[in-house]
Amino acid sequence: MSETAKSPLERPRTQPEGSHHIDGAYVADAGGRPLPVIYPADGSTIATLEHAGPDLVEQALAAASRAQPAWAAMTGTERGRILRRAAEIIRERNDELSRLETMDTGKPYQETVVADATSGADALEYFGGLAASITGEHVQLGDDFVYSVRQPLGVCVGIGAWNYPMQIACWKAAPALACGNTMVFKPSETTPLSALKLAEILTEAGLPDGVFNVVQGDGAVGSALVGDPRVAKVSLTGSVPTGRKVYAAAAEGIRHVTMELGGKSPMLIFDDADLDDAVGGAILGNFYSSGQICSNGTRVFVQKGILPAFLDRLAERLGHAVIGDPLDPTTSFGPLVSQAQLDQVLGFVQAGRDEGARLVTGGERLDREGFYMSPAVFADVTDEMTIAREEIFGPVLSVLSFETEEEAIARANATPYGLAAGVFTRDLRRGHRVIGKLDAGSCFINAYNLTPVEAPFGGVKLSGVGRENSRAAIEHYTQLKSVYVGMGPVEAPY
Ligand SMILES: NC(=O)c1ccc[n+]([C@@H]2O[C@H](COP(=O)([O-])OP(=O)(O)OC[C@H]3O[C@@H](n4cnc5c(N)ncnc54)[C@H](O)[C@@H]3O)[C@@H](O)[C@H]2O)c1
Ligand SMILES: C[N+](C)(C)CCCC=O
Repeated sequence: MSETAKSPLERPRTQPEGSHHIDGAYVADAGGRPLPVIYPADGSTIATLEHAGPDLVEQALAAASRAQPAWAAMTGTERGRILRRAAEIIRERNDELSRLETMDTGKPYQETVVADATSGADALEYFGGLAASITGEHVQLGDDFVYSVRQPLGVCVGIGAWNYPMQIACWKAAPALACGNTMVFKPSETTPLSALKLAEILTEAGLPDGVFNVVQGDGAVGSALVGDPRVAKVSLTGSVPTGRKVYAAAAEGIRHVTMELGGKSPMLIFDDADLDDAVGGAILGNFYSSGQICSNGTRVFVQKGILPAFLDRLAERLGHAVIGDPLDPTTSFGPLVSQAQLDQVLGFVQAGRDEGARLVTGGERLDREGFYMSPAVFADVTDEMTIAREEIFGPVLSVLSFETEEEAIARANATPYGLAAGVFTRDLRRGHRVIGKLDAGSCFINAYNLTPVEAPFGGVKLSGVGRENSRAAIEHYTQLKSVYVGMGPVEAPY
């Protein structure tokens, strides 16, 4: 692994005009508990916001409730035009937004410039394009007929995780707004900055006040939003423990939910796989964003015949990772998001060692400021080890070996999670056969972690409920009203 030397990009302004964005404007909450924002590359405080108090939560929910009927009454074409304009503005400002995302998350600019704001823009463009064609259907029943109307749900709450703040905000806001809902979005308290930019940009694009609001704060603020009777739907991206709480709270009010939760996804590499493709997939599925990706294929099952070559090539290619200042465009591996996350991941590395896995490379705390560790690869991992069972959410790849297809499928499915799965093989018949038997929502054959807006994204089992992206998301932000129209006399028995 090498360190970078190039001078970093200019730092963007990180202190927002106000902590929250409600009814089309930045708002401060002078009495709110301070919420410092830390730059993971050096531990410095780059902004200080406040957690929303009850008055602010009320202000945001009232704004979203007030704005919803008029927003839903606009045509889909009108709503879509605003979302598409917002997508254009995001693309125009991608460089600045990417630098901000890098400072908020610590992810290398090399990644954020292609995968964060641009992915958000894709969602706004895609759902903006769909907005005009969200329709019900007509069924003729003799002279009578039934028609259905696809209606918005009302006020939606979006709650985000810290790894893809802008992407998560857009993946929730775009379909919700396209369908005529309004939203109160609460970003993760760890990475609160870019959702505010999204609100600012949507307002600039012509979004009516109150349609998209951002309030900051921790789980207590999220909980206040989820429990409010005005809320029709909650979409959470977060961990399974949080998902359990939010799902239960939403159930009190029989609210709609989308749950995008954690995973421990398998990647199956067969002897006949293209070695470099498989190694590339394992790198993308374990070390991109310093391993902090929900869908990562962290259990890498490698067939015995290719195992030695796979480990050698993986270690060799990891040696080319450029660890350094994430604002340096040549950096390809940045810090973890926080000291707490770093401590947690290093704890898993220790557990791997203690339980007898072989550390092939990495796994060390780096001697520099910021929350850095080297990407870790464990070999000789067995199914019962902690590192093979629990979501680590950091740069730790576990290699498990296997002999037969049946064995690999059974072991891959032996997990309560089911977010993603990948297969690497040159035999496409095997690729489809195996992927068909894996219990996962988002699957890949000879690729990994590619999640275009056109593809449904989401998990099965503990990894979640519902889907984001694609046409499927429309179903999760609308409800059907059916209307039976009688065209003849009404016949009653008495
Ligand atoms: N499936 C996906 O699409 C996806 C994407 C990204 C991250 N994730 C998952 O997210 C996790 C990492 O993110 P995290 O550490 O921010 O997760 P987290 O569960 O700690 O927090 C997620 C969000 O929930 C909020 N929250 C916490 N308690 C709450 C409560 N009681 N009521 C309402 N809101 C509450 C937090 O403030 C935060 O905004 C990982 O498990 C990862 O797999 C899933
Ligand atoms: C688009 N990615 C990189 C697969 C991220 C999806 C969201 C999960 O963390």
